[in-house]
Amino acid sequence: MSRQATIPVTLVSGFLGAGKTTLLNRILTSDHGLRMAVMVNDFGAINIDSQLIVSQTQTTLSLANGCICCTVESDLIEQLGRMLDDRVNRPEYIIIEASGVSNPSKIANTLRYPQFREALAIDSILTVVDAEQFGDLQGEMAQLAMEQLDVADIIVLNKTDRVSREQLDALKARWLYPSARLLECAHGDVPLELVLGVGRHQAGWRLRPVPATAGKLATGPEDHSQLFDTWSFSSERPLSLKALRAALAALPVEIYRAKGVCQIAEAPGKRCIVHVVGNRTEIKPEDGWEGGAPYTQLIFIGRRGSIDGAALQASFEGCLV
Ligand SMILES: Nc1nc2c(ncn2[C@@H]2O[C@H](COP(=O)(O)OP(=O)(O)OP(=O)(O)O)[C@@H](O)[C@H]2O)c(=O)[nH]1
Repeated sequence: MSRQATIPVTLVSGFLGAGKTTLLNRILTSDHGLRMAVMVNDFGAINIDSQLIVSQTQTTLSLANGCICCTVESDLIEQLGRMLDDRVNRPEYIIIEASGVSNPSKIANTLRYPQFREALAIDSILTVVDAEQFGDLQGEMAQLAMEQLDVADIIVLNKTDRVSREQLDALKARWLYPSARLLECAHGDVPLELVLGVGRHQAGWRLRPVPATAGKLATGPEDHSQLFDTWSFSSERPLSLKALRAALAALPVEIYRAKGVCQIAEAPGKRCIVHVVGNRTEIKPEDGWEGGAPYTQLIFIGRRGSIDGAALQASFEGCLV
């Protein structure tokens, strides 16, 4: 039997809301010419990311309800195994989008398990950074974001449209990653040839000197659900836009990320995409429900202990019309 080609894997990492799905969508809708498979990981119980992937030409697999590097690692192993055994649709390239709370080095370790060693090769660990919000992260959030940066082969410094040149330079001056390729962009707009099939991964990254700012970060929690809580809201009734905006604006600051799909009374027939990242909120109407019934599904991710489910339920139920 002929030996199957090794499949390159790009691991896309980056803190909550940095712009991973935006970058992934850009890659998937570009002219890459590859039979691509993507795996998206949602920390919350609902598969939101797979609903936010715009291109449907590739195989999209969703790993929800846990962090890909800890609680759903077994699902990752199972799905990869199945993908590799598929003689007909075996992908030529795999992109794994980790959840915003995942540690990419743990996923890289999984990809090095004996059953994958011949079949998969990490092309690069690509870490997306939110140029506007990265500097505001505190405590364990900052630690996790730095862990994701420490192991990057490529750093995509995203949302440059939201900061000045001086702010960008000040942010970069805090990092010491001479071997990582740094790409600056807005809306994930990076040249494809600089991020796919680049063979940037350095298996010896652990030997790199760890930056001084990351000195205390070596031992993270074993399971990221120790750091974060999630909560979700679903309804088949429409929401008032004004009330939704007010409810999102009133979220506790420790709820760092919210995202989802909403049915909004003022935008009948539109599927509205909602993003909250830190103090930024975006509600974007998109075309239609493709014949399906409209719905609302929102997930919220916050620091452990910051989510009062009953209060949020009352707040979002109060938005229903
Ligand atoms: N202004 C601006 N907004 C951006 C840019 N990139 C992404 N966004 C917005 O940032 C929000 C989060 O983007 P996503 O791509 O969903 O981020 P993510 O990293 O996949 O989020 P999680 O998977 O939840 O961690 C969305 O509202 C995007 O439209 C950018 O370069 N500039």
